[in-house]
Amino acid sequence: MKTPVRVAVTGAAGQIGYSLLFRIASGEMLGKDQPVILQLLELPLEKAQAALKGVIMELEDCAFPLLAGIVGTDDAEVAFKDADIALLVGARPRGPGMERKDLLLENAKIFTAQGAALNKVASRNVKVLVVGNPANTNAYIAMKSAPDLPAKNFTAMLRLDHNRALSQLAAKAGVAVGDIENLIVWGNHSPTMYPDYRFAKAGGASLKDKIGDADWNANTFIPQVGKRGAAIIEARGLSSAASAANAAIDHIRDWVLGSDGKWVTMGVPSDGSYGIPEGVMYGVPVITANGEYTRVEGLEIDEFSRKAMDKTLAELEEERAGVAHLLG
Ligand SMILES: NC(=O)C1=CN([C@@H]2O[C@H](COP(=O)(O)OP(=O)(O)OC[C@H]3O[C@@H](n4cnc5c(N)ncnc54)[C@H](O)[C@@H]3O)[C@@H](O)[C@H]2O)C=CC1
Ligand SMILES: O=C([O-])CC(=O)C(=O)O
Repeated sequence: MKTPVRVAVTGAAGQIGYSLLFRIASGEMLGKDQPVILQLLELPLEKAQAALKGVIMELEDCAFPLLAGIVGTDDAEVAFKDADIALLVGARPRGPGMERKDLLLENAKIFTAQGAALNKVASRNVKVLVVGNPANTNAYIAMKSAPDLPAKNFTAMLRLDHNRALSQLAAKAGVAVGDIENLIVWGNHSPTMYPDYRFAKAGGASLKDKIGDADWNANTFIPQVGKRGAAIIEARGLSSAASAANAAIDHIRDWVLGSDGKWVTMGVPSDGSYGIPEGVMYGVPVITANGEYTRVEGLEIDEFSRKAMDKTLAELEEERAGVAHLLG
């Protein structure tokens, strides 16, 4: 029997949490031979703690053989204690009359505190995935608030955007989604993101050559992927939950167990390549192996792509400037 892996999840009683925890406990994220201990954080509110209790009761009722323990708490330092993996899902949602800037500041407080708690008590190798919006900037704040942990351990979720783009591309090109390789989503998890299929292939054949439709790319594909989150809210009356949980599982599974040479998109602190200033939490193509991600380097950036990549960068820099006064 392997040693259990400690997986912390914040916002555990929320809708993504409800789609996520049962799959982690059944071995879909870390493997069918890997025991896990779930360390679940919720707000110190009666309603949130009661909901968390209910979720824990349901986890118990599944009798998952791989579930080696469950901790439910309202204290970040308890939830993150020795955590090997931290999924930061809980965030302040946008309320009536709240501007994007207010949302940013409310969340900055949460992610400053959670970054500091990770810094204090988590495993020194903790792999952090930020899902809660604005995901890239929240991840940046957590990273900056955890100076004793390696910056590369902090990532933001662009995988839902990557998966959305894969599906749209497969439908347009008439190929199987699982056959598509070398897709990228650059930048921020927001409508400014740039899904880039210039290098995408299926069965070795270029999808750009196959589709050959610059108008579809600029006016359908890119905006549809960028606005998919809003389209789901419009249709469901609630934001994406099962697909977001699925993407979180894909992100961590590939990071821990490897992507088998495939490109996947992760929001990671920039190393300065592709003209993205160092430290900016930006979606890039990576290949994962042995628990580490490696950027796909040396891709040609044409004029159209440069513009799209700079636009999403400008938004991230604006978000970063908006919270700079809160970070030391
Ligand atoms: N990066 C991405 O691709 C996606 C991100 N999201 C974001 O994920 C976040 C969660 O979404 P849902 O689960 O649908 O929301 P939800 O509102 O159903 O659940 C969030 C939970 O987090 C808890 N929470 C709030 N602040 C917390 C804190 N400081 N510590 C611990 N728990 C806290 C709340 O009590 C609530 O139970 C939202 O910010 C949403 O916008 C959603 C879809 C995709
Ligand atoms: O748009 C939202 O609020 C939820 C989200 O991030 C997505 O579905 O991509």
